[in-house]
Amino acid sequence: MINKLVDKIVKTNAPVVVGLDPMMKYIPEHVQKEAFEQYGETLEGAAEAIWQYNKAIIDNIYDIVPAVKPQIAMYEQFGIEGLKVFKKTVDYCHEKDMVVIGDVKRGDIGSTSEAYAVAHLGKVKVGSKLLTPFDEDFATVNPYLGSDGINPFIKVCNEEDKGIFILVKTSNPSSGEFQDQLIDGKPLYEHVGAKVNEWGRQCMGDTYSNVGAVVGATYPEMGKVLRKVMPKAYILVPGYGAQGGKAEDLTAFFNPDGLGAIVNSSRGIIAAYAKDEYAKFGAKNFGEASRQAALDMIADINGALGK
Ligand SMILES: O=c1ccn([C@@H]2O[C@H](COP(=O)(O)O)[C@@H](O)[C@H]2O)c(=O)[nH]1
Repeated sequence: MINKLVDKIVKTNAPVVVGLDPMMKYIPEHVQKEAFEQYGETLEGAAEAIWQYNKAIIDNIYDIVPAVKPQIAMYEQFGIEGLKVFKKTVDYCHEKDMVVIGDVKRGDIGSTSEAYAVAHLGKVKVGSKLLTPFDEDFATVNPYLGSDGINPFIKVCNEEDKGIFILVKTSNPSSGEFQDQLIDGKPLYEHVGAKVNEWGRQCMGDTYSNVGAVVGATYPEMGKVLRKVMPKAYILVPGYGAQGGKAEDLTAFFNPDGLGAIVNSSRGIIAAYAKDEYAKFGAKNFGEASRQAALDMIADINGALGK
């Protein structure tokens, strides 16, 4: 799957992923009103509002952006109805030929990780049949449980040509509480980076590995070190925009081939219509505002990369 992701990034000239994190407060009033008229102020109503919101954004970006990253927590909070929309969103993005990175941050003891890997990337056996549950192309994985938690994902990635992004250095302010702790003179995130490099060898695509890493845009110096520690890992870089990450800080996340990283923005794109910069679109045209914000982000990052 990393081959498809790289191919799409090259074709669109956009090392960018749009995060589909549909918080209710960002869903325009008119979308919520229509959904509530149909289903009432219910979990079904919320799910319908999320679906209409996502669909309009996807319709406006699918031709300029290679990938989306739905954040499962934003769907899960609405229970089963939310998860149904998560799945509907994954399927719709596939119809539009987009790569889907499920931001699910799973990982557990081996047997449980196996079930998570099957749920998000694989096929589940039901009687004599093999059925496809959520069907993302990549999933984010938490490495805290070590190889037991990662190996089942690698197995499914190899069977199904899928991929994972392992949390190495996260973008949040307190990520250093554990991740920066020194062990044998090196921060924990460097040890995890070295393991990503090792795990990645078992799951190679043509140039890059199907085992990638998550490194926050908010820690560019660490990104520079980690780029060298895991040369074959694609780096998923959250933290651009709403969390303060800037394009000029991101160049060190890329390899000399101009590839190797894909930068995420969620709120900055999907809630663009609410920003002064894009106010001219108005809430009714929130999808068009998202498209413009995505185009601006692509230009910003390519500008910093000198492309
Ligand atoms: O280190 C990490 C890992 C994941 N995330 C996720 O990315 C998006 C960021 O949203 P923005 O609105 O662009 O800030 C969100 O889904 C996070 O859960 C992260 O931010 N940092």
